[in-house]
Amino acid sequence: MARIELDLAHAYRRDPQQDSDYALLPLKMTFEDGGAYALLGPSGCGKTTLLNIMSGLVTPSQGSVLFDGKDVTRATPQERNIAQVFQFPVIYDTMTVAENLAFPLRNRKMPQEQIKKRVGAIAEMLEMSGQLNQRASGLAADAKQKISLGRGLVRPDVSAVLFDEPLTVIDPHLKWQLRRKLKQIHHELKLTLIYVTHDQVEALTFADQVVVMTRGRAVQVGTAADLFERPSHTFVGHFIGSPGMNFLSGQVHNETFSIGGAQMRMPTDRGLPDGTFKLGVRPEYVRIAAADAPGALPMTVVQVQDVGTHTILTATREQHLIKARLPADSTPLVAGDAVWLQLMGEHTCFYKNEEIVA
Ligand SMILES: Nc1ncnc2c1ncn2[C@@H]1O[C@H](COP(=O)(O)OP(=O)(O)OP(=O)(O)O)[C@@H](O)[C@H]1O
Repeated sequence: MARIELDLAHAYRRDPQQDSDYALLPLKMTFEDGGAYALLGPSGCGKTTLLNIMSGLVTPSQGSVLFDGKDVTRATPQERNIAQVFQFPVIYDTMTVAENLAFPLRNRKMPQEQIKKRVGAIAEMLEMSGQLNQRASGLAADAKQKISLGRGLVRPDVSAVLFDEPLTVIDPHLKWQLRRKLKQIHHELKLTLIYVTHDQVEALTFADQVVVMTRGRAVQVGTAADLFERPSHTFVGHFIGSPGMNFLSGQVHNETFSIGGAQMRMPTDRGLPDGTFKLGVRPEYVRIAAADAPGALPMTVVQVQDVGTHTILTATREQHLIKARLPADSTPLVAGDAVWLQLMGEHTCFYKNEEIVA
């Protein structure tokens, strides 16, 4: 296993002039030995580029990659001793499940007895013990992808195992099981695992640390709780959560936040200077308040959606829109009603130029 340090940028085009010419803007990041990480972000944000730079499939146009302090920027994937699992199964159809799993170990000349033991252990973890002697060609797509996962995990001596959206071909129910399995395997095998996905549930359930990316930038690295409670960038607030964080632009003056002619008393501990800021509050922390409550905003209800486990209330004030996640059947309100929503509290964050400031 290795500690991976990145200090780099990457542009696929020569002579990049502006930020949009870069697939990865300058970033500095460390993946600790034995950690479980996810790279999370929308399509095109640079996740696969970052993964391929770690594996050695892509050489960064600037900067370096260190494994345990050693510069491997120009080393091949084989030299880096990396295992990679792709979106679609990469297996040998003519071999059995056991032969497929054993292949990376045979290549490394592991003694036969140890191969048998390791293949048995991995098959058991992936619940494939009963299929070891079956030919891979006859298996369904998700079983084949499980073999791919197994081939990625089977070698105990790899620097890291990199997964690029590995559950794409797996059906939703099995996906949930496999995610939990991977987490369990991580605890048992103590491998450094780095997992690319655009699915927040997948990232947050699998990883101890999630790297959130947008437009070639890693905007926050944190635990699920960090990303939920204190998004360091408005993108993280929008992207994580369902629905995402509410944001309202307004004026701070004397610890009062003004928006569209209404004023809310701010929490006293924030110490923000006067100026324009964005308030950010998760729908989970918005509550219905009494009229004229100090940290509440008068709004008009647009929609009340009962989604079974909870109710989503949407309200507006001028062009501003707020969503509140309330207990199921907790409100008799309907569209057009006036409502005061409590937006200020200990969980409310403030942003300047999209970055958190308080
Ligand atoms: N081989 C390449 N040549 C030129 N541009 C590329 C190449 N690979 C990726 N890009 C561009 O680099 C940017 C980042 O792509 P990348 O595949 O890393 O993003 P991603 O977050 O993994 O997206 P997806 O989830 O769609 O795979 C995109 O603008 C993409 O078009």
